[in-house]
Amino acid sequence: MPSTVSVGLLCVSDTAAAVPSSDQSLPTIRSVLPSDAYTVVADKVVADQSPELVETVQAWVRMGVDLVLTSGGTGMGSRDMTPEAIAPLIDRPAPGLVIAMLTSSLAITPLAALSRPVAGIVHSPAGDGTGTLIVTLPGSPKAAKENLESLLRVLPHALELAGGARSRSTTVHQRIERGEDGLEGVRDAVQEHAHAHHHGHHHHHHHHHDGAGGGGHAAPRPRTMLSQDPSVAVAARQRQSPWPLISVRDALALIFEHTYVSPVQALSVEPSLVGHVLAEDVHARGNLPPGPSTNIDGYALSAASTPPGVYKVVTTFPTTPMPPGSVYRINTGAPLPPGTDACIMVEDTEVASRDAATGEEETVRLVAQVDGGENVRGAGSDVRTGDEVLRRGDVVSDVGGELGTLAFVGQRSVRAYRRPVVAVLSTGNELRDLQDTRDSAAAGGHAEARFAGIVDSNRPTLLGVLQSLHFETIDLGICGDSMADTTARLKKGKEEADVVITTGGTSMGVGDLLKPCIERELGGTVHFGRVAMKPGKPTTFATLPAHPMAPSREPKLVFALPGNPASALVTFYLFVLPALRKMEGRRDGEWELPRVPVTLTSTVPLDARPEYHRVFVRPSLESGRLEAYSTGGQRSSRTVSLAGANGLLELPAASEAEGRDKSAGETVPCVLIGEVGPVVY
Ligand SMILES: Nc1nc2c(c(=O)[nH]1)N[C@H]1C(S)=C(S)[C@@H](COP(=O)(O)OP(=O)(O)OC[C@H]3O[C@@H](n4cnc5c(N)ncnc54)[C@H](O)[C@@H]3O)O[C@H]1N2
Ligand code: MOO
Ligand SMILES: [Mg+2]
Repeated sequence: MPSTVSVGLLCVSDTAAAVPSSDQSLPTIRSVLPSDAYTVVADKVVADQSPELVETVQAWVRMGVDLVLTSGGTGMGSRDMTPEAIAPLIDRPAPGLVIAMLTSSLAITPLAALSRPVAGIVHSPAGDGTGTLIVTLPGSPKAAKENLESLLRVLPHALELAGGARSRSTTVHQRIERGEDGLEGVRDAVQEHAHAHHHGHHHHHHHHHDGAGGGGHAAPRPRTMLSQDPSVAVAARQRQSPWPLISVRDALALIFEHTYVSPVQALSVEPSLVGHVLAEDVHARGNLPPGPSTNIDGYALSAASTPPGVYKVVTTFPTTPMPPGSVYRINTGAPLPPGTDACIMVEDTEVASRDAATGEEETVRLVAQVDGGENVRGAGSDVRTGDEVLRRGDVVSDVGGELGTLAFVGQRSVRAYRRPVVAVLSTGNELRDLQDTRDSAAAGGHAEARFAGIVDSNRPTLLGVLQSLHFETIDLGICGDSMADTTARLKKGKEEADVVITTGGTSMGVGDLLKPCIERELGGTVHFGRVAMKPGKPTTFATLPAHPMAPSREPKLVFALPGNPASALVTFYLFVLPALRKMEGRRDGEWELPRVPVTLTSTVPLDARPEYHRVFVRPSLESGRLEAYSTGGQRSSRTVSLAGANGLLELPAASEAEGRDKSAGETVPCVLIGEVGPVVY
């Protein structure tokens, strides 16, 4: 079969979306495309400004369609937004094609000047160097035909140079020819894809809210560009980040929107249950104690018929009511024998006579009167049948009370949320594993040979914190600033973990590859790429679509944290841990770490960005408050600013209203990241 160009046709029109048979533009375009050279493999009608527009184009790009032609939505009407939707997807604009179309149309009508077409190449997310050419045609069948005819003279060359036509059209066509994925199949795949990505796949292009402000609604401002294509020369790269700076609140709202709760499973009640969150309420299945029992060591008796005096001691548990004149020797926790209703403590008795043979007590003298019910735990007095002892959403804590309670009520297994698995990757050519540096140091030699590079502190730090929080971890190691290596490690993380944390490579540097890797190589969706905070500005949150064959269709979460060690750990506590706490089944409202008011013991400066200032917090009995002690210099590279820290002051940005600093004695909110320190008297 001769290789032809695979084409996706997308009609953008409110009218055609309502009444598909009314569309004349797609049939016209089909009739203009020479069928020996072009094969339409997918077509679709969407409404103006529908999120499906971008989703469909992206799905076709991913499938390897060579040419996407849209019709409609390019005029100056208020609903005409096709160029705005398509332009951000384009990696390499082709203004020449736009000029060619406009020039030919202008020769026919001056009204062509009101059309606003865009054209260009979108790189394949597969990163194989191929691309899809996209051209937006006008909606009028006549104008679309004229434009397309003028394009057809140069399209074959354009497609060849785009690098996609030959290699990729064969794969699409081969699939069709082999009957594995005929035309219908392609359409279904596209629809399914568009559906699966309804949440979030660049739908931020369609939101035109302001990202600032603190409300619960997460609506980042639209991006103006895609993340940097790292194959482009440094000198030609974007010099401004395309990512809107969003607030910490908006960032958290986006994280929670895309974080799902782990599945529930039955787990046996044993020490390894610690850390799990219960997925069911737990009720006592019987009375505890089941019958009356005592909470002392001494003698069980019938209070009314046992005044002070001498009594025979019974030591084997009687199955029938005890004869008058006798008491039963009993120990703490044991059930009362029939016919008894109280217990006397051993301290209130004396030995009266001993057995001649054994020397053991035969009779005892009671020196006090006990009341009925004294020293008795009534049946069900600890818990009654049906009492709720634990609730869904309770954590089986490492304090101990919950595991103990489960065992106490005899619950051998319980339904709990699966704990998320977290993978950690460090990125950067300069990084060395701490343990590897020893050998080179021992080898001696001049300073450079001994050790060149930065010790990777982020990975051991994060793995240690995660393990202390009972998460299963996967160590993805250190990878250099190479797209292939970064992609391979992230793929491994995606396969083996629920959440992948990377550090480094999130900002504007030559080797900062994380955002383009996620978007362009892994087909992921970056939900935000910058946050207005210090440290942590380039913090990035993304989701990777689940593999179609994966047992769970939930996307995997990626937190690409900044490389600076203080930034990485602070953003872990502010963003990653709340997501993990949602996943692990905690209740809404308990996802973020607690914020408490603390009193400053020294004046702290305010930054241009809202800042998370590391402090040590301890309670003062004298003032009755929590006092905060700064850990000193707060530069993001200064890892020791976190040594000993158990809190993050949440400081506002410096402004006329807030001033330039917060003074000693002022009270500010503080996120507690560790145990509160010892009390000061
Ligand atoms: N032109 C601009 N430059 C920078 C900006 C900016 O907005 N425009 N943002 C700065 C901010 S804020 C931060 S934070 C950092 C974020 O950097 P990256 O996430 O790209 O991280 P790297 O460049 O890879 O590394 C930064 C720094 O951290 C060290 N590092 C990295 N990983 C580790 C590790 N695992 N253990 C210890 N130290 C690590 C690395 O060696 C660098 O020194 O960007 C600013 N730049
Ligand atoms: O925001 Mo960066 O994290 O200041 O160092
Ligand atoms: Mg960097």
